[in-house]
Amino acid sequence: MMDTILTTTGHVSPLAQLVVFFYKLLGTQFGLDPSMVLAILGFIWGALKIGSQIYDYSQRFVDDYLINNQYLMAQTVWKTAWEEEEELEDALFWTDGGEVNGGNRMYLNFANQAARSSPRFVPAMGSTAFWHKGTYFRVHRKKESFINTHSWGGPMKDLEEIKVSCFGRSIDPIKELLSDAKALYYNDTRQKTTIYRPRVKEQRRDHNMWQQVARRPVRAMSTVVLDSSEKHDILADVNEYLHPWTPRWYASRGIPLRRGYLFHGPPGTGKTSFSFALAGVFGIDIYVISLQDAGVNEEDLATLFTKLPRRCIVLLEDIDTAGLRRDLSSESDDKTENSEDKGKKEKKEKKKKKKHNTTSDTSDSESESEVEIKPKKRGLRKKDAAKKNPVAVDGISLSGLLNAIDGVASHEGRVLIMTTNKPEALDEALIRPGRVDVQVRFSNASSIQAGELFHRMYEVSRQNETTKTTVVGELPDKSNEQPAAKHDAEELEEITADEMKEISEEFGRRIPEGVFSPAEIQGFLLKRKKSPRRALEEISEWVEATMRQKEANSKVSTMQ
Ligand SMILES: Nc1ncnc2c1ncn2[C@@H]1O[C@H](COP(=O)(O)OP(=O)(O)OP(=O)(O)O)[C@@H](O)[C@H]1O
Repeated sequence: MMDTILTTTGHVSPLAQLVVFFYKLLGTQFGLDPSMVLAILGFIWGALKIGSQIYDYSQRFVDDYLINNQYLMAQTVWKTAWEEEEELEDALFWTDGGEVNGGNRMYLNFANQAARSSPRFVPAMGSTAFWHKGTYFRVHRKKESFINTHSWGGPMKDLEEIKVSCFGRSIDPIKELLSDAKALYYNDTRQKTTIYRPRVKEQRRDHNMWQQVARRPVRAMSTVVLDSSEKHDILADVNEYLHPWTPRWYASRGIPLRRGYLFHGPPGTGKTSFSFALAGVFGIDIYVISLQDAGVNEEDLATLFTKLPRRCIVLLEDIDTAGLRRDLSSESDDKTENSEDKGKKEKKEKKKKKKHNTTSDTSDSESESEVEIKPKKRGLRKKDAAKKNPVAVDGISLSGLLNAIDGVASHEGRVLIMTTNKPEALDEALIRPGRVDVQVRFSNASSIQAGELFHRMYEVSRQNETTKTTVVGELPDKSNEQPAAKHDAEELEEITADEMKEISEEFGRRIPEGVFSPAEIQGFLLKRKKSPRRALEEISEWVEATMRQKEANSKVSTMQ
């Protein structure tokens, strides 16, 4: 039958003739059954196909289950001071700084710090897989960029998609995974305050107006020296405002849910520190805006306020230095303009109108001359205003700021804190109740507060030193320490808690009331941060020298 088919087709095509030739050759020359040969060839082809599939499958199995081939990106990260502390504590590198006279001082060297710190691994784009609590998960990360059709937020916007999948029909393992991830994240951030600032224009994408700039350990409220009843009043006020019942209370009375605070007082008295401590107490993040930031215009400011979370602190720093005033420059220009000037201006305008009429009779001369004059006028005013108030012209005007603060879109529920050194210079519209509900005055340190600052500076170190030596059977190894540092540590060890209290009070008594800011006192103490006795010995001389310097209005300190 096969022979018949081949002979018939062989007449039709030359290729078939060739097949017929080989077919006959196999039978006549080698004595093989050609059908058998074909069957064997077919079997080999099939076996090879199955073999390659088994190979592919086993390869995939080995890749997925036996070899860790997850795609990770390794980044050399610049760590914050606090992250670094944990990692580098045991791996510090010291140098003598090439000292000529062979001094025995050693100094830290961070030249290879980046190379020595371990890289941070993050999942790369694409697929990654991992086990969590006995379940195998696959994560697929995808990021796409689109052209932004909104007027704000930069030309492009990113959309990142993360797909999490696991075996089975229940979504419970995924829910559990997400809740575990959330818990882990919040555990990490619980003791930290996250600080945000406006993102630079070029990096703003989509709704991303704020950029996380730092995450610092919470500043304990006890570290801010302030009258304790005042401190508690503010805490109680903020607490009530942030309470979940408060929105209903405000809404039922038709009052917008906002609370504004004005912290005013001399530089270095704790306005910013207290704001951060507040954020720490309530576990909320802090959003800092400087009105002097050239990258933030009025429109941005309004948008920034709409992009705040439900509960947060907005810190508007040094509002006086932003030079915010009502835009009175144009009005006052007009008011102060004397009649002589007015006369000159009118004459000029008439001349211009005449000139214009001669060149174009058909045009509406009045309106055209207005068009011609007005921009010039604006230009002049802008120039004048810029001289008086450089920020208000190109930056943010008072009305712009007020709109942002109480615009409809401005997020309700935020705590607004404005700080200033010159409350008198502020426009009353900015600090009227409803915008500023509580004013807090921060002053230079009293004697008692100076004593508290001293105590806080040394007591923690003293306790640390004493604990080190009282650990049973463990003597602190100070062989690596600098001789000076060893001496300082010994001094702190020797002082008892009672003695520290006494020294602190004595220190306070030597500081005149309300003359020095806490920042100034802190500066003095920091230069003697391990030797409280020396600080006490030298304080009177420092007070005298610094007061002389203040009287002379000099910026150069004779004693630090
Ligand atoms: N009342 C205070 N209690 C404890 N530390 C303070 C106090 N005031 C200032 N300091 C210290 O002084 C430094 C400057 O303080 P801070 O920035 O809070 O002052 P400020 O009033 O906001 O100053 P400015 O008006 O210049 O912005 C900080 O390191 C802070 O620890």
